[in-house]
Amino acid sequence: MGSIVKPMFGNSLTMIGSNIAGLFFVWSTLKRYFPRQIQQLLLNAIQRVPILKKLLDKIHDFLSPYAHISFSEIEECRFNFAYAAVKTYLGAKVNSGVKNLKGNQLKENTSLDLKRDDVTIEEEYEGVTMCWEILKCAKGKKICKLTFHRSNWDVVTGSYLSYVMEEGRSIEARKKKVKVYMNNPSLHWKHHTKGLWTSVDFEHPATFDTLAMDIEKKDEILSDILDFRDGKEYYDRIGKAWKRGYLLFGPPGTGKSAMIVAMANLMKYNIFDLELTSIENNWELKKLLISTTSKSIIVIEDIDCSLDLTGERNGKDVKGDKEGKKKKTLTLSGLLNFIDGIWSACGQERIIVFTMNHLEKLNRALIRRGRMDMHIELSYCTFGAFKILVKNYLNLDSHPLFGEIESLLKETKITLADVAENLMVQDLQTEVDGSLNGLIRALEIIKWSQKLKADGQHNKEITQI
Ligand SMILES: Nc1ncnc2c1ncn2[C@@H]1O[C@H](COP(=O)(O)OP(=O)(O)OP(=O)(O)O)[C@@H](O)[C@H]1O
Ligand SMILES: [Mg+2]
Repeated sequence: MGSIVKPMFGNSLTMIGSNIAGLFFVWSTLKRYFPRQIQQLLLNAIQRVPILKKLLDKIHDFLSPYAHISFSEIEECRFNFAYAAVKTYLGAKVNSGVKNLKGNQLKENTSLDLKRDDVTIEEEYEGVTMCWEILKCAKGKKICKLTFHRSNWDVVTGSYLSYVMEEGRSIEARKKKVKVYMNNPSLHWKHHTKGLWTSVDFEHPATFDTLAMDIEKKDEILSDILDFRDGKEYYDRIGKAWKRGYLLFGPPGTGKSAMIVAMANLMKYNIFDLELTSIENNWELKKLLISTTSKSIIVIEDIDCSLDLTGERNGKDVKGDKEGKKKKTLTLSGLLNFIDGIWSACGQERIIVFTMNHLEKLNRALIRRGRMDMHIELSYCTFGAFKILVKNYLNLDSHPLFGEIESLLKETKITLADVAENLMVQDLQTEVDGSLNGLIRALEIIKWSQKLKADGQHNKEITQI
């Protein structure tokens, strides 16, 4: 976490003590006979001689009743997350007594973000004074340094630091901008894990509130995902990796992608949108998945269209080296091995979501329980789902045309995307009735075309007999 400078103690304490007493004697004699300017010159000269400076620092350290803990931005060539949490915590200490602040608005139409901009910050914690300094070292490396009285060692290491870290992390989580990552073709990969993914800020407003589906089903999914989010202790206790798989299936336009967006916005998890068609082999797949971070949702959309995943697990696999490296082969087996093996052993707090249109097309191995923990069917629009859509789009709780729409919805298969299309209006004052009537017409057309189709099918069957 941070590096701790502890006070120096040892057997040679008496010896050091007498040396220091000697030095003090010399220093007080010099002070008595030399004017202040000369004293300063002397001190500067000492500072310039490394060995004397070191000695002076050591004496200072020995005599000082204070201890320091430093949180460096970079530790062992890697970014130090403890530094980030401390920095966020200190930045958020904004109140009317603060004199130096900085304001950020990194995106248009977002609120102004005020942060404390002091290089020294002092605060009281359980009656103990904590002094923070934000320093910039050579090569621009930044450090947050805490100074406190040594007698408060237990308070600092016992609870204060955990409090700072937790506060910092929870502020970071609240302010976190969700990102969506897309995999690049291996052609663009640079060395190590660079260039595997391209990211953009994720700014989709869909949430579980705007998601239109039957309320009981929505609550079931919501509570499952919230249990997962808060389930660290549970997963630790049962010895299972803290991961969850959701399989979303249903016709196009029924809200599979909308649900992924709602999940990401709820959890504030980044999305890794894995495009299987641009992956050449199992080795590339493994590399991509390993480089995903925790607190993320890995999405494989339309899995039934992206790959031939219908074959037997080992049937269509390749002969080649163990990892399928350099072979043009991305297989069902590769995906399953990853989900069962490395996936469960590396990283935590990850969700994997598969979406597909036809559940029956998929190999059972891929969707057996344990791999995909929850199967969620998203189907055509019901009246319950319609009521959520109409509230979102037209701000309506009831309307005389609802009865007619309810009975038409029972007889037709219309996607939520199609219903939503009909409910999009410019002016809520004048266009509501028109849009509901438009929906009724659309439902009637679908109803008749479905009836004609069914009749045609029926006649065909009779002819065949
Ligand atoms: N359940 C829903 N709640 C709210 N809006 C929805 C819902 N389903 C669909 N929509 C609307 O329809 C649009 C298309 O839906 P979405 O992309 O989620 O469908 P999909 O099931 O992922 O389709 P596909 O199988 O083609 O990928 C959404 O942008 C949204 O406007
Ligand atoms: Mg989709």
